[in-house]
Amino acid sequence: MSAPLHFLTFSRSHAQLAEVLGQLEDAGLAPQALHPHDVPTGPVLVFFDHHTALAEVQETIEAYQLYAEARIMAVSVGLLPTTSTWALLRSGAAEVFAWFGVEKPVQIVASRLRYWQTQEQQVQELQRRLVGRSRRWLDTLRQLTDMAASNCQVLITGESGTGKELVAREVHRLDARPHKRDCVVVDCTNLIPGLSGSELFGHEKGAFTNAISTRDGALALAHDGTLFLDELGELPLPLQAELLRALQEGTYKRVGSNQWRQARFRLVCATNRDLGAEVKRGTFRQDLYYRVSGWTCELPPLRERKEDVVVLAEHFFAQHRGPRQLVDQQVYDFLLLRDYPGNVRELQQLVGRIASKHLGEGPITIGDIPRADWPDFARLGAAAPSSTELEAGVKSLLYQGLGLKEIKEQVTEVAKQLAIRHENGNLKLAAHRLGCSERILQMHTARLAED
Ligand SMILES: Nc1ncnc2c1ncn2[C@@H]1O[C@H](COP(=O)(O)OP(=O)(O)OP(=O)(O)O)[C@@H](O)[C@H]1O
Repeated sequence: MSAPLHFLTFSRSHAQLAEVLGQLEDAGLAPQALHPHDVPTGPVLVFFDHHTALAEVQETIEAYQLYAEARIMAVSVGLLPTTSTWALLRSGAAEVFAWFGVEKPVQIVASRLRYWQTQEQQVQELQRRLVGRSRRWLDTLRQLTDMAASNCQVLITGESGTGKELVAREVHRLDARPHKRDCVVVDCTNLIPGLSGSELFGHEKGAFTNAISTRDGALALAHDGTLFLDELGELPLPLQAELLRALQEGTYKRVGSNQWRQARFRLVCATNRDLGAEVKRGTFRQDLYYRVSGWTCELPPLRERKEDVVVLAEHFFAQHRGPRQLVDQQVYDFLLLRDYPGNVRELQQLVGRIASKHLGEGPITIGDIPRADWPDFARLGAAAPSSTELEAGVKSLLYQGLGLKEIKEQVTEVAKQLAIRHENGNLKLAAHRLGCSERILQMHTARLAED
């Protein structure tokens, strides 16, 4: 079942708005009203007109970006200057148009909704292997489905351990080419320049000392399939030139052969290097860079999608110990508070170490965390406020004549603010950290906004 369509309006042009809602209703798409502090759970039409303060609309759209399921269409029921369109797209709107400035606006909405529905089904299926529910991750998976459906060459970038190889394999899996063949993976760090590209292009018998028989290279194996070049930044310069030729002309020669062969494959590349900077330094060919980066997809580091730490950890615990294994909340709290410079791979390895230390029955507890992975208590202790600092703060509240109830309220408010700030405004994570409901923090932020 798809999420219901909602709308929120900033427009006071009541007659136009009624007309728009009437047209949507006639098409069977009657949206339900969303109130400013409601949590968006699916597609939302945000109506505005040329009298609306654009900043207000932008603020709301930006706030909706915290919710993974929210998909926004910003619709003007008046004029729509191009600058406003850009501003709203930058805030995170997926579609921006003027209702009375386009032909068949209802069709625009209907086709977007249909597309999003199909895409969400694909994304849900992808999440079984590419685990994560955060907004950043869902946006990445949505982009992945779009990339896979296009004919573009794809360049996947991101820090080590963010899932580039997994994503590359899914691009191939979702690729709808009829009769597509295999996905062939080449790790460019293993390519030896001295072998003049035999790994990529193949070779004839006797082409070099160890060439005891004729062999196909990766391009031949990937014919009518996908060639995945991992760590593309490591591709030696001479091979960059040969690869470019094969991509431009669609032909290549085996090492030691004069015969041109056809190269027909989809190219997907991954790198954790900044290829733009490599081009400037002269270590990567600019023409090849343009050729391979038809569609660039940047995978977020784990620190920018901390909400996914728990679901990822659950997934890895289940992989190690089966889906029935119980895990103590304190273990997840420990995993959440830690940093992961090695991203998902580091979390996966840590979970593996904890899971394999757990013996026998019962839930996995913090007692199963290997000593080498324990937090640095000395450092944490130094950062914590001393009891005298805390005492001084409470003393000043007492001198102001506040009683226990007010002091508790003040400290609670400070704790909420600090937790929200610490989690970069993510209320879900802040609520988890404080052990309270997200609703409580929503009320807190709404109250602050009103003050
Ligand atoms: N979203 C995810 N869900 C489940 N497993 C994941 C996810 N992301 C990464 N992994 C796992 O983390 C490990 C590292 O992923 P992967 O090899 O795809 O990363 P990478 O970005 O290609 O790393 P590198 O740049 O070091 O080659 C793999 O074991 C992979 O299965």
